[in-house]
Amino acid sequence: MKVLVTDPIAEAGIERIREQGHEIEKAYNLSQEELLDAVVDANALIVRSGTEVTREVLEAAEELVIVGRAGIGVDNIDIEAATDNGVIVANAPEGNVRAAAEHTVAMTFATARSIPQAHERLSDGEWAKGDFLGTEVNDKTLGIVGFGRVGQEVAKRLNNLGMELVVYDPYISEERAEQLGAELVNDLTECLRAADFVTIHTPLTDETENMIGAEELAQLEGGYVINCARGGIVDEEALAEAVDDGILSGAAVDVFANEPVERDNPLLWVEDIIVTPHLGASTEAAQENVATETAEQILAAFEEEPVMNALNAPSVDESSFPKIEPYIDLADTAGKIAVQLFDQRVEEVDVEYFGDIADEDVDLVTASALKGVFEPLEWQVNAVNAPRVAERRGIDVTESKSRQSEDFQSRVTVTVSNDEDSVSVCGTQFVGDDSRIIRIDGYRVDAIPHGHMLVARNEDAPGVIGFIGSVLGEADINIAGMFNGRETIGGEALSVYNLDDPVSEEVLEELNADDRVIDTKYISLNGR
Ligand SMILES: NC(=O)C1=CN([C@@H]2O[C@H](COP(=O)(O)OP(=O)(O)OC[C@H]3O[C@@H](n4cnc5c(N)ncnc54)[C@H](O)[C@@H]3O)[C@@H](O)[C@H]2O)C=CC1
Ligand SMILES: O=C(O)C(=O)COP(=O)(O)O
Repeated sequence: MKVLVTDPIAEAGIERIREQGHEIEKAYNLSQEELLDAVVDANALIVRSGTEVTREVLEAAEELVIVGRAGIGVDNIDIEAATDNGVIVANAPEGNVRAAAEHTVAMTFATARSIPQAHERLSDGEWAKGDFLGTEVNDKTLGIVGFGRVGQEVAKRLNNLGMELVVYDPYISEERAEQLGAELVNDLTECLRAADFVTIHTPLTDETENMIGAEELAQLEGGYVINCARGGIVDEEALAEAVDDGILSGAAVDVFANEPVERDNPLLWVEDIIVTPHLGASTEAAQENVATETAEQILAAFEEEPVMNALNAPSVDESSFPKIEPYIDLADTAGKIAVQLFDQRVEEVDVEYFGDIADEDVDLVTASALKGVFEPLEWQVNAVNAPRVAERRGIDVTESKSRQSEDFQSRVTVTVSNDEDSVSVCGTQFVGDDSRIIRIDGYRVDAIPHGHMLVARNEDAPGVIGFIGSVLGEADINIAGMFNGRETIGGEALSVYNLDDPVSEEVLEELNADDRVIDTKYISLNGR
């Protein structure tokens, strides 16, 4: 597999991928055109914040399985487009949290004590001791906007340094805030009014973009703003103006709406605003952590194992995975068989779980069943985009679970239907990776789902199976295995043949022409 790396990551991650035999191509600072060229044959793409992964890039990347973000923020990746194209997006949400929190603390002190400004004056030979009267953080109130991983780590650190904490985050519980000694408030204005320092730790989303403008900054009168989250959350012009006009005492900014930042960015030209070039995650430990975390996601995707930090694929927790793993492929196969037997317009897909598997998190299994149903119908479907393909095709998807499972420990049934008709295929897993189809509609069967199959509905009469066997034999199609199921003696029977070769239309016609044969369907499980 080829892994394209377009922003520098730690060698530890590169090595982890290489040692599994994959090829790494490093290509930094690419123009959009160069990136479009480079991704064409990439199976994975690793980025940090420096690469814009647009819809165009994702559409050009026909072999792409996963985009790994060696860090937290994914605002530079079009996740919608990735999902549409069946590409997993995974980040590394843990590895740089402490680095980002420490940088925030450093920036808080640096702005409160004007350290960069004092350094610059002294470097110029000026002993400007009298010009810098700083602010202590002790006994001041820190307003935290966004109380996720980084926000909470900042809270712990600055609380220990004597700050009171006020938090604004509409998506966290009061208990969580209380546990960390913070007061949760209901609106941003309340947070800004209460605070002496405000630090931002939300992602950049449609909701947070320009969330803090001139009006909001005015509520913080005399205070300081620290933004180590994302440029674009705080309006840059408004912040520069508020500090320049003395409405705020200072600001510390690590992230910018456009990076690398342009020389004319107003934040660079205000004395009391200090800036760093997006250094929050830039520590040795953090870079090693996120690079290896990302490498693990890439390798899991290549192995078709669950990608634990996937942002757009059904996730599975580590403890459930061994229990559902055999059913991922089985559901896919049952879906493929069902849709090929149905051979009509599908309006509904129902996935039912019986027995022990009903206790597990089965999102990935259901997505896999959908993949199976859609694979014979369209290109480029996988567990990432299968639910979306269903939505786009207007197909209702239902999932049901029951602890009862008759004779089997677990089984999964995939039913495809429309108003008039339906086909159900049920499978189970025996010990030792041995999957079987055990029911097709009402018929009990025992078929190994593999390669080429023929499913025939016929009269339960002497000689029919012999007839089918001889037609296949004449066409030089070898029968590897066969199972016959019937409802009542002399009624209708259903036989399933495992074949070594595909079955042509002519052979099906010859079989169907016999009065005793109700219907035959050739099923290929070899993909398109
Ligand atoms: N400067 C740097 O190098 C780094 C920057 N970051 C940035 O830090 C930010 C936070 O990262 P994490 O804490 O790991 O993310 P997280 O997902 O753990 O936390 C984000 C928090 O923001 C809250 N939130 C979302 N919308 C909100 C809104 N409208 N108002 C208030 N709160 C809102 C969420 O409920 C969540 O609690 C991200 O933007 C990330 O990209 C992260 C690492 C390094
Ligand atoms: O992890 C994040 O969200 C960061 O902002 C770090 O960005 P970077 O990997 O240094 O480009």
